[in-house]
Amino acid sequence: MEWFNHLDPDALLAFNLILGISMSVILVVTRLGLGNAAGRVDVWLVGSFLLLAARLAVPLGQLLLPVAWEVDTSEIVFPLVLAGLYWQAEGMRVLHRGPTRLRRIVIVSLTLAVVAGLVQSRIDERVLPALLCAVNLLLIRNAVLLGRHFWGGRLLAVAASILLTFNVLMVTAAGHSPEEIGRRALLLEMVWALFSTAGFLQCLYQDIRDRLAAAAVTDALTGAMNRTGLMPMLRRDIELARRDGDLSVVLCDLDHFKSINDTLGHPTGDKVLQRFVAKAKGCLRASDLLGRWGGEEFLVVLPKSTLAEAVSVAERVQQTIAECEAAPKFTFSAGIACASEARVRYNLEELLAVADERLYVAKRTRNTVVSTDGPASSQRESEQRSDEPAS
Ligand SMILES: Nc1nc2c(ncn2[C@@H]2O[C@H](COP(=O)(O)OP(=O)(O)OP(=O)(O)O)[C@@H](O)[C@H]2O)c(=O)[nH]1
Repeated sequence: MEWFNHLDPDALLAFNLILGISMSVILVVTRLGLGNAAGRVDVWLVGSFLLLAARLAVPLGQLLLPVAWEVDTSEIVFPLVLAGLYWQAEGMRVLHRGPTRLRRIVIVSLTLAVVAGLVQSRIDERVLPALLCAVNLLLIRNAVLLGRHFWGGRLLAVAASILLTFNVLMVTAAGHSPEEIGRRALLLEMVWALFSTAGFLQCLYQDIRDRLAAAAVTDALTGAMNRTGLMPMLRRDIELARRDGDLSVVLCDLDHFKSINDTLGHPTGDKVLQRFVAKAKGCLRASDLLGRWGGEEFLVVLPKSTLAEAVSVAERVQQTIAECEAAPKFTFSAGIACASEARVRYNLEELLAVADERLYVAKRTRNTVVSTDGPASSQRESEQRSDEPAS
């Protein structure tokens, strides 16, 4: 490490500043580009600015403050570093758990900074590194939690562990000159600025990508899959059914839905759609799929299910909805088709066409389930079979 002791401290400081400023600029540009999702970066960004302020405190103090004032700006470096690292630890939490209470972060970071300011070189020189170690542990914990989903989190955990190792050495090792410790701290800050920004941005981008991918296949109103999400899974399930088993689909259409909208308003109509999805999901197995086919139409995919089993699932959903006390009351009709039927023969288009045909028949009477062809094909005629709108 002989080379290390010969590094020019001013050059090291200049590199450190350039790196800190560059990383902050990258984060600000990223934030500006995020639009609505910008809140996910803000807590981390505050942390980065506090760390940047810590880097700038001494050189700016020397540059701007008159010598006669005799203000030692190095006194605020540790409080700023502590507060900055704490905000960054919380920034990781925001990324993995969503919005958090800002008031708590402000109070804790202020307390940390004030304590650091007070104990600085007055009580015991080991108190500050010990405080840093505590914040470091929080950084590592949150980075490990992020690391379960994103590799950037693992990078953050490694960088935070390097920081921790250095701080532990500061607590335990004696005999290092302040210059030597200062140089190591500068080098370490550069490592942290580089790897923590890279790790955080990787987590952020992957998180946004995952959310966009999920949103593209999810119906925003009901949380059920949309047609785009359902089709590839249905295709996969039909291929599986061709090899080892059966598969049925239930195409459901809410009855008199337009009149619910017209008489009770669109928000009530929306609630009915949400209630249908919640009730139907409660009647399905984990391997079954439920998707919004469009408007007030939903498709239920039942792997390893025969026509008879699909009929009983559809009737169970009808019964569950009928027993629900919440207003407004509503019903639905369903057309059912099975992949192994002679007319279908594991053909996706045929399967959907047959289910649609049977739904059309069911809609003649409403609140009905149809699973076979023929003129009088309704299996279960509803007690509430009127053409009256739901109320
Ligand atoms: N509230 C709400 N309404 C929707 C949504 N999507 C489609 N609709 C409405 O659903 C209604 C569907 O009307 P129709 O196709 O006539 O169906 P219906 O009134 O149920 O008639 P039947 O199917 O014959 O019983 C239309 O008025 C659409 O505006 C939605 O997301 N929310």
